[in-house]
Amino acid sequence: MTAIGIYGSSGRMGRAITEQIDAAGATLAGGVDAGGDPAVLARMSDVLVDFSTASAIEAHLAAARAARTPLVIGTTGLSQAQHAAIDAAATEIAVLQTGNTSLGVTLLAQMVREAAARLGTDWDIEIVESHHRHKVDAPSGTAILLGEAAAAGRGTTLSELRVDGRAGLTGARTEGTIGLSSLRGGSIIGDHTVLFASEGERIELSHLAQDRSIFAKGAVRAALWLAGRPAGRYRMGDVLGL
Ligand SMILES: NC(=O)C1=CN([C@@H]2O[C@H](COP(=O)(O)OP(=O)(O)OC[C@H]3O[C@@H](n4cnc5c(N)ncnc54)[C@H](OP(=O)(O)O)[C@@H]3O)[C@@H](O)[C@H]2O)C=CC1
Ligand SMILES: O=C(O)C1=N[C@H](C(=O)O)C[C@H](O)C1
Repeated sequence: MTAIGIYGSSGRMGRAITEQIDAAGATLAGGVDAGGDPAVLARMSDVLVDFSTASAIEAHLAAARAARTPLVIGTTGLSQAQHAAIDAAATEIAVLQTGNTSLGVTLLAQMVREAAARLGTDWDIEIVESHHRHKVDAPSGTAILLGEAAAAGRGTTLSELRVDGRAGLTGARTEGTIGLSSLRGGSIIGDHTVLFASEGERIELSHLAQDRSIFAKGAVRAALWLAGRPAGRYRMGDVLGL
């Protein structure tokens, strides 16, 4: 049986993942939280999942690399430097990083890419995400993932088109940009809408998470898929064949 280790094991996602491990036919190697030893866990695990905090990513990558243990990263709020560290680690171990492990969002990203490719730049793209009051990063990893899918559909990158929030005298909207807006409140698990708006009509593609188990099931599925894979950087679409 595949032994899965969890970085961030006592958090909301860590607990949800622990609940899914038996049903998936895997075992729990162990878990660590702030102050724990990531290196020991990496040596005890066949594969690791990280749902902790962005500031811990470098330490978790180093531990996984030293133990040569594949790593699924679900933690969001990652900087460009942290993405570069993931790329570097992926030359030695298998790493799957995604802002959302659910089947629904992975499929939605494909649909967004297709829609953005087919609709001209006179169709404005705006992404709105809502999350619970405890979330510490914005915009969400999923909103960024969906923005990247939309930008890819238009043959470019999100960094070229991205507009984060709006306030004050912003001027009229610049054609072709992709707006990202965030709401925070209560216990919302995670809602995302990608709005395509043109003169006289609009399309809204939405995903509403009703239970954290959708992310947890996807994370365990990704971990079982990643265990034993060769070094490289993988996406959730690779796991689901999308
Ligand atoms: N990709 C996806 O599908 C999803 C991603 N996420 C992301 O997962 C992350 C965690 O979310 P959530 O579970 O809600 O957050 P929580 O705050 O509930 O849990 C975070 C956990 O990480 C632990 N932690 C903090 N620092 C470290 C460290 N240095 N090493 C190891 N563990 C540490 C915390 O421990 P302590 O309490 O001791 O500080 C806590 O147990 C977020 O970035 C979130 O956006 C969430 C849902 C789905
Ligand atoms: O912090 C959360 O809760 C979630 N984070 C992920 C994100 O940033 O997109 C995924 C999901 O929406 C829940």
